[in-house]
Amino acid sequence: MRPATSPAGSDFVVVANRLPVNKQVTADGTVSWTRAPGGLVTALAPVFDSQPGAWVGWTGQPDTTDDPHVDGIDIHAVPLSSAEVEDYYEGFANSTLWPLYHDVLVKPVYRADWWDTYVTVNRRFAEAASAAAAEGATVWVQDYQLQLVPAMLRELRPDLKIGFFLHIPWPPLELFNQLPWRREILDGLLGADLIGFHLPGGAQNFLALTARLTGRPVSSAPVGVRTDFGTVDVDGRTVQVGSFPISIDSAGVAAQADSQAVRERAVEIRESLGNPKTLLLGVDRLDYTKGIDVRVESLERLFASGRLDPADTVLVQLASPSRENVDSYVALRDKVERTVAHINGTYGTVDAPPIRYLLQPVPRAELLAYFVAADVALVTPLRDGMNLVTKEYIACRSDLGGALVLSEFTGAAMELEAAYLMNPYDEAATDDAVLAAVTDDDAERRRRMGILRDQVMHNDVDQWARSFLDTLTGK
Ligand SMILES: O=P(O)(O)OC[C@H]1O[C@H](O[C@H]2O[C@H](CO)[C@@H](O)[C@H](O)[C@H]2O)[C@H](O)[C@@H](O)[C@@H]1O
Ligand SMILES: Cc1cn([C@@H]2O[C@H](COP(=O)(O)OP(=O)(O)O)[C@@H](O)[C@H]2O)c(=O)[nH]c1=O
Repeated sequence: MRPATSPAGSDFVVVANRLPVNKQVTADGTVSWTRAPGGLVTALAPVFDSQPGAWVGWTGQPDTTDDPHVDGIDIHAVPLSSAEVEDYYEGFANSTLWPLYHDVLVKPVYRADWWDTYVTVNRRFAEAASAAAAEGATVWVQDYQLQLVPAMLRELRPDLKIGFFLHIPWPPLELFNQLPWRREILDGLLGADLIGFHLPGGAQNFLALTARLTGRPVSSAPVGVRTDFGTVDVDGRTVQVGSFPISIDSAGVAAQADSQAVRERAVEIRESLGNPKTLLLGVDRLDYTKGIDVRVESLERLFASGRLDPADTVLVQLASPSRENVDSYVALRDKVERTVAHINGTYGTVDAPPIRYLLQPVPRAELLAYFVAADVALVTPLRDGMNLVTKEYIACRSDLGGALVLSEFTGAAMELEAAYLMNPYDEAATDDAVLAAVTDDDAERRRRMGILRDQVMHNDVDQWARSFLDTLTGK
């Protein structure tokens, strides 16, 4: 039933844990809001430009009743208390689901009180989405924080077209089965008309699990990329299941990277680092899935064995603080910082440490300058749904300079086979891949970057959003 307070509503509604807004407060206390330039907003900008659109999400601040307004998007803030942030976001989302879906890299914590809050918060998001949506609207629910929303929303509003996209890996049966609320999660997702994953493997895992745990009729043919969708029959309703690898605003990133300001800043960055022969770069949220430890430990082995010279090699590791109240993130920070200090202490000099480590979010333009400056990007996750940093690095290299070391355990590796692919669990193979990326001749590095660039420039985020929404709406 539609809530009595519902306005006419929007024809297109995005539901995500976070709102795409930044808050600014001036010295006199005046508050203003701007659109945050994240990947999803960029992807959906054309959709929002062509029809009224709403976005349902949390401001990122607990215990506020902030009501943000930005141009072009009807913002619906979902308030969360500090206790809910602890149990729903830091607890069930990031201490249960995140590690479970990322190969149990740390032990997931299963707590019934966290689950109860996850249910409560998902219901609040579903009610807010229901209130925001016009009759027959298309609603697109995002990610693992909101897996119960599709079924809750269908119950409230059977008139809606509901899509769900998972941005992180979908786990194999053996791992998903650990979850005490596995059946509830599947039933929540099956409220959608279309469930999207980055990779065909994720979609297929989901179909196999659904058949096994729900006994519902499920298609058996292989799922393709943006084609050959799987199906689940849910009491006569067909749920489609597909693979839609996300990407970036490739042309926009490339144009910004080619600007004079970014090029000049890239030169400045290299100069400020003493113009090293080789500049290696890592850019990540400080997350145990990202394999920051994998790359710094590899560097240490390469220095120790003399295969790389610390006197003419610099690694810049830009690490954005993330989920800082979650124990496993505190432990990772400790580990990374000890290793960096050890390597700098052992292989550096007082004025030239080989690793420059920054624990701060870096603004976009500055990030692109680092991408332009770097000889090699090290993307070494133990597990990652896609990894957009990879695609941004490639889009920035219109000069066909640079080289990409890429973990096979990222979603991006499926599309970017011309990278220096490596298994982050194999120390020798990791070291060899890093060394090859540094020492291969220019012709080989350019050949690889040319192939990578073709892929990224031809498969952008607009294609991702369009293909998902066209499939959902049957266009
Ligand atoms: O909101 P946070 O807790 O600060 O975390 C940031 C986002 O991290 C995750 O990103 C994933 O989505 C990317 C785009 O599809 C993908 O490239 C990457 O591999 C994933 O890790 C998370 O899924 C988002 O919900 C978070 O907002
Ligand atoms: C460290 C850092 C990153 N960014 C931007 O954030 C995203 C990260 O996306 P990705 O898919 O690689 O991984 P997660 O979603 O974090 O799991 C990418 O667009 C980066 O450019 C940033 O703007 N500033 C930073 O400091």
